[in-house]
Amino acid sequence: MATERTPFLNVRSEIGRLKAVMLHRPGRELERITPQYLHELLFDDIPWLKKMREEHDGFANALRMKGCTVYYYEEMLADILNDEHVKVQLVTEVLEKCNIAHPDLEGLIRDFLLQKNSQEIAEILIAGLHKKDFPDIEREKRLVDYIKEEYPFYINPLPNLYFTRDPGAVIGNGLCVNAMNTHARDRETMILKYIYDYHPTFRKDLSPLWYSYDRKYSLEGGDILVLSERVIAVGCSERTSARGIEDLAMNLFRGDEKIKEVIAVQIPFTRAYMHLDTVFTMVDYDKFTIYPGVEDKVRVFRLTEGKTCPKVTPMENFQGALKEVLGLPAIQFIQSGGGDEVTAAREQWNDSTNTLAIAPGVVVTYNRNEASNATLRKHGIEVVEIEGSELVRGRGGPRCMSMPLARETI
Ligand SMILES: NC(=[NH2+])NCCC[C@H](N)C(=O)O
Repeated sequence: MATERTPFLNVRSEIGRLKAVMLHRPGRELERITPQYLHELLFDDIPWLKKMREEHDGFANALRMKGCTVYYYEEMLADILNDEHVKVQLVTEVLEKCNIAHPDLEGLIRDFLLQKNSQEIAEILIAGLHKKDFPDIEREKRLVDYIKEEYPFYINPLPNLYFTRDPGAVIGNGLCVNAMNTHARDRETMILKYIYDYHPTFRKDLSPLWYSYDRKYSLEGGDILVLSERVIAVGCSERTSARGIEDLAMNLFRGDEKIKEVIAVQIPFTRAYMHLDTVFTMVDYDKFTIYPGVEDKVRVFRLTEGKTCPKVTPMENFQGALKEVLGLPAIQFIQSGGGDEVTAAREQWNDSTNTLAIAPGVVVTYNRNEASNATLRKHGIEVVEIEGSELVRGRGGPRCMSMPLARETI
């Protein structure tokens, strides 16, 4: 039987009909956030898991109704853990990064985990291992056993994993496994790299790796926008470093014959707009939605192939730059918030500009952002609304919650 030579991963735009996506259904990791660790875990509030899951299922169903296949991170992780070699290697690498103080404990936890089945291990690698969930196995007392340490976990939970956008990004037929800016999200990318390496769906043999999580310079998926088959935009932000953008650009220029330009978009470095997609997303061939408070603060640079590093050219303004790189006579910026400053700021905080395009001119958004949704519709965009009262507490919208694996080429 001949093996199929078509790569599964294929994203050549932001708006081509979405065929396959990776999501993570919120799990017990969300119930491990306490007020004390909110900041460190990149949350602003304590979410209610039951409701969050209902909302997330609503999101997944909305995508399925539009013909998109949904893959779940946790299921793919459990699949690869069925291989004994992968299981040992991944569990070992996770524990090495956990800084467990007692010298015998790392080995004991490793044995404890390896006895479990793949689903159970997958759950612990995502939800974390609370100290009280580990049996008190007889071991020699060391100083650390006498010291009362507050931190409650041996393996920290990954509450941000439902924002699957950030740890990885498919560009063309390849995958970027990102280098996260915060320690709280590191393991999300490590696991994604294992899924890429070992899950047959990813067809690693046909899909190059553009970036890897062990690189020094941070790069996060919320900053990466695939504008067309020849141009991508990357936000230079609180989370994504200038050097990360340059390194990615060089890898793309060398490895993908279609990508010719990377547009670096510098946005203000602040929590309210941690990634480019929190203030700006593409909704149609020539339409973008943007948070009005940010437009004049953006700076744009064009990166093209150079000998050892990309050639950098400053560009005049954001709209003009997009028009030029997309080769369009005009483009439209749809201002979120319906023209009112206060509403725009409130809705931006709740991810009004974080739309997920599922086809040209069709986007998924939270229903709570009424003014921004109405404005999109006024501009001819079809808006598919989902509930997001609990999902929004992690500071992300439909785009953040999805990692497109395959889109129809437009
Ligand atoms: N693509 C995005 N805008 N993702 C939002 C991620 C939110 C998450 N709490 C974080 O701070 O990392």
